[in-house]
Amino acid sequence: MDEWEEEGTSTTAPTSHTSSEVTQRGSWNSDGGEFGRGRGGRGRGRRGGFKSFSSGPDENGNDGDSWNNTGGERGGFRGRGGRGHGRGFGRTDSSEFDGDDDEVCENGFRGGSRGGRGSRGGFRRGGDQGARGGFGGGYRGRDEEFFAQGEDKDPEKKDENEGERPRVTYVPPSLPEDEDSIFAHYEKGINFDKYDDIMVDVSGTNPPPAIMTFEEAALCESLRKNVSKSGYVKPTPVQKYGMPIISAGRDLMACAQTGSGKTAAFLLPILQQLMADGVAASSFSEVQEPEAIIVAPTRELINQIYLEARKFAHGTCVRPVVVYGGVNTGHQIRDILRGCNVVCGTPGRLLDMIGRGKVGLSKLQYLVLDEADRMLDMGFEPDMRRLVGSPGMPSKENRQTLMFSATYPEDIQRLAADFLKTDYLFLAVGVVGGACSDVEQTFVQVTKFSKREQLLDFLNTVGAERTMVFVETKRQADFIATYLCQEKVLTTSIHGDREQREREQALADFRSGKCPVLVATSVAARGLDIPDVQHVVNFDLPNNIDEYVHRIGRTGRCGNTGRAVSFYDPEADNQLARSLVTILSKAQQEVPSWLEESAFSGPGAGFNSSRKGFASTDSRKGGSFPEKDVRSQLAAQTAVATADEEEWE
Ligand SMILES: Nc1ncnc2c1ncn2[C@@H]1O[C@H](COP(=O)(O)OP(=O)(O)OP(=O)(O)O)[C@@H](O)[C@H]1O
Repeated sequence: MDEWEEEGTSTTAPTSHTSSEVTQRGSWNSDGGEFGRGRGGRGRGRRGGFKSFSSGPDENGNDGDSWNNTGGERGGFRGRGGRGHGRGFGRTDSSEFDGDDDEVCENGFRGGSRGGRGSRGGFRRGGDQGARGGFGGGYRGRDEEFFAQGEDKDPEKKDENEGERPRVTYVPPSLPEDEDSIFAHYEKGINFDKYDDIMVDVSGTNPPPAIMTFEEAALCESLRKNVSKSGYVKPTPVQKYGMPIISAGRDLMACAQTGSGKTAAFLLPILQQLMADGVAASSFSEVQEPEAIIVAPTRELINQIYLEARKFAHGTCVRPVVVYGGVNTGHQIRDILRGCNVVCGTPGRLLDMIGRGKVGLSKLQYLVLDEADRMLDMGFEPDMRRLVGSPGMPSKENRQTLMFSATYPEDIQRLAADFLKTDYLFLAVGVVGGACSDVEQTFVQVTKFSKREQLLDFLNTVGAERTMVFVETKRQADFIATYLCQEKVLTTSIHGDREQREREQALADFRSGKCPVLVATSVAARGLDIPDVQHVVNFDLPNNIDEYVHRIGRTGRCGNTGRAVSFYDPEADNQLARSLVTILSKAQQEVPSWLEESAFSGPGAGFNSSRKGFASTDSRKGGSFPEKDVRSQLAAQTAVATADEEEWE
């Protein structure tokens, strides 16, 4: 057995929320109200409650992934107390991101000694599973969260990297191989052609001309067929401009609104080049040397990117592979060793694979940072520096570095320049950091005590339409999901304290419509491309405007329209008011007068400590950078983050 081989894959059955019977909900708010659309009574599932589930092993030897939908009333939220290892405060708002959850753990200060919330107890319905603990732990970051304290007695969580850490045994189910599944896609929406009206700005020297059609991209036959099978007829602006830039060998920082096709904008030219070069994955080497590495901040997002890469590479010799935390390392190593040309990874697990000598960097041509601003903020920047400083990594002059996001605060742009060649091109499709114009944004003034009822009213109104509900903390996610289940709303949840199998199951249930409501923390804010998400609800507004832009971008994708409803609690959200007004105005949407007042009146109104500065365009155009050095700015932000934590304590 190799040093990374792990024995056994047995796991204990995790707990989750789900529901079983479907029943008609009463019609609510048919007279209008805040959300009234006269559509009450659309029917929603009835069962809810949390239950255990267990079943026989699946084909990968995992047990318990099929959800035993019995006894909806058993309820009882297991809580997740006692899990923590004192994960510390090394990141501002990244506890929901996946750089290191169970991966390398050099970030931040492990073994944080805070905690202190353990006695708050959990939300229980007195069910038979409630006894496990409620919510232990203390708040550990600006966005998030409590971290559980105390012991972790669960042997399944022994990690392969650290003696005392949980071992990860989860192996995701095998992917379907049939073309219908591989190329499944949703239809582009009525506003797809309006993408052409968005202003595009390319800055930097000698940009290559844009292409207008996929034919002009001169894709090789297999790739062209795969693009067509994916339902792509015409490139989106970020593809029209981005693809030739990448094909010309230029470094790129690209900004385009959520849901406008950034993934294909980087995948297609990379795959085209690899196919043209005739690369082929070989399983004969103990160290695999990929030509491209793609990193993204969350496991679900990197998996989605991998699926896109796999789709476009289908039937060719180019082999993409994915590595991310929460999955058995041995399983992923075996997959890598089957040969890989494109490695998609979350930073921690990727660095782990490089550290173990399974992934070598000497042939690397492309390094892609998706959600680049997130990958370079305080949370992931050290990992990114470690990645580019890894042995064998070609210098920035000798690789092509590509960055994509819908948001680029100025300070991050400045930092990004460290990773890019000096003559990189900056591509801005529309307003840098702007919200997707296909999302109708509305705001409802609430008090923190009225939010739950408002949410329930809203969900009753929209019936079975797929809705993502964003909350600020993992604890809140559990609490709201439990509440909705008790109210017979078919709900599932995703957050960083759920097991990976639970996270994937939750997404699958949401995607399939089995659970039309997904309660999520920031872990699901970026990148996820889920069909038919009609509504995003900001139950808690985020403390950062970029996060708001990404969250509401889970709807209104690919030319489809969507709606975002945000609960605005003047007591808590005032610091965001000014940024919200800016976002709304730039998206040409109505600004409620009360929001405007809130933004521009009152002591300290609109002051937004966490906003890192709107970049109206390529920061190299100058003028708007703060005077001080980026590093001291980041240090100042750290201080703000720390202060935030302390307030929460
Ligand atoms: N040219 C195209 N024609 C039709 N559909 C497309 C095209 N380009 C992308 N899509 C589809 O549009 C959807 C959104 O694309 P993608 O996820 O790449 O958006 P994004 O810009 O990366 O969004 P985000 O900022 O949220 O990460 C996907 O389902 C994708 O398959």
